[in-house]
Amino acid sequence: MKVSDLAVSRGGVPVLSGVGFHLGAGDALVLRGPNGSGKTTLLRTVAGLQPPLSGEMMGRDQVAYAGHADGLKSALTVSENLTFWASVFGTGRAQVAAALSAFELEALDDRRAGNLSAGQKRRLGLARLLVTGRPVWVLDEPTVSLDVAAVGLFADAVRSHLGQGGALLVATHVDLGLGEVPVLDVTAYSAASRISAADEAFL
Ligand SMILES: Nc1ncnc2c1ncn2[C@@H]1O[C@H](COP(=O)(O)OP(=O)(O)OP(=O)(O)O)[C@@H](O)[C@H]1O
Repeated sequence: MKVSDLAVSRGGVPVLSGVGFHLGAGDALVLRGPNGSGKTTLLRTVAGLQPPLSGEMMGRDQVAYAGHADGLKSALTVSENLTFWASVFGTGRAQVAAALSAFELEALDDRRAGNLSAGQKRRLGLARLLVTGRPVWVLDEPTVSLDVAAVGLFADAVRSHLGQGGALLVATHVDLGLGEVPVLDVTAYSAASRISAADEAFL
């Protein structure tokens, strides 16, 4: 995926401008920046969940997004959720089985998503990435609620994905053990007209 001169806004206010990056096969890029600096806004825009102010994005149809909202169907079981997404993305049973295995969800496959713990829900949300068949994973704080073992499962899934020619754009404060990963500090792209979080407090 290639992003050039992208400007993004939240609530009508420009947040970042001039953002550009290229993600090729096997590439990972970590977004950094303090709370409110625009990481979520950038990720949501790249994923097509909100329109950009301006700029170019090539390869957006290759993106699978996992954000804060888990997007699970709470009345469906773990397996049914994954099967549902497999049908949406045109993949099949093999991907569902691989997703259950990668996130150690087999023992929970008959449990309704609504009855999962926070960390289990997060594991299911991340397992969904595997059934999309999409190469570019765009992830917003994917390890929130995960215990150490589950962070390890996630890191393994990411390494495997990158090894198979996938790509990753991720906002995370956790070291995923991926070795040297390029970092994009979003504060370098703060839109000039943006009201700083500190100023907002006094409005
Ligand atoms: N629904 C909204 N309406 C208006 N402004 C918003 C809305 N959501 C977020 N913002 C503002 O947009 C700016 C960027 O927020 P964003 O969530 O992209 O930051 P972030 O870097 O992901 O932060 P965090 O690390 O806290 O998740 C912030 O100043 C935030 O207050």
